[in-house]
Amino acid sequence: MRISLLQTDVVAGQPEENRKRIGEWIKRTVRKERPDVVVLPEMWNMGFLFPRLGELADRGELPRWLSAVAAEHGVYLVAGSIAEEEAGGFYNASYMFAPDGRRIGHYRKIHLFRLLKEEKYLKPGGGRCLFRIGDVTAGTIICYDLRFPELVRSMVLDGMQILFVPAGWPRPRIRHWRILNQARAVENQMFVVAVNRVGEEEGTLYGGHSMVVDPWGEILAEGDGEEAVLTVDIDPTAVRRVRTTIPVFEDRRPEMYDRK
Ligand SMILES: O=C(O)CCC(=O)C(=O)O
Repeated sequence: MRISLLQTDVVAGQPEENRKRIGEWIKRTVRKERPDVVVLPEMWNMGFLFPRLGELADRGELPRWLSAVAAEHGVYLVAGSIAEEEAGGFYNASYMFAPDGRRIGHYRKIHLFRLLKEEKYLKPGGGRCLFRIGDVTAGTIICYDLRFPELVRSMVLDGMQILFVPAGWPRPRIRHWRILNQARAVENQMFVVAVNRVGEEEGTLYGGHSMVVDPWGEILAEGDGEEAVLTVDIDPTAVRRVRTTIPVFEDRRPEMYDRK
């Protein structure tokens, strides 16, 4: 499975401009790299200008456009996240599409990031998101969700073999980002495909270092702090091999530590 990660900047407050840019990035990437899956970063339609959500959030147009883009290029699209409005509420939301344009997933960020005051402007999502890429089970979380191993473990227990993590993770905490992506991959013996934006917005620098980590914890590719496309071929059967070598999932003793 060939995956391309689009580590892009975002033009704050310019949804039309971002849509044009992302459309071009996808077209160029598909032509050059021939990926099966294309992955985008967090809140790529408007950045983090939460006070302007009423004016800038999407109202159903972008999922239609993304579906058409997936179908036009014949790729799976893990479309990072966008700000969307529904019934007067705003969400940090991710969409997944199959190569025929079918919507195969929709996720709204569960853990809102208080350091950015997300909880003042957004509503949290009410469910997890697992979807299929061919015969592989994948799942998506968004950015800060990465700090919650319980969420990821519960998805793995439901079959997840590849975790996608679109993010807008600031540069000062990029050490956490690198550690957490590797930890989630090693402890769950699965692939982590993590795409972080770059650039500066309102004085915050976003750190890039998008990465693909395999089930043994090897970093198969890693970006730096600049815009870039990372393309990686992964072999999903590695999940089974690693789980046979160290049978963590057979050795779990949830009765000793599971709690509400
Ligand atoms: O957890 C972090 O340090 C970064 C999280 C974040 O920036 C976000 O969820 O938007």
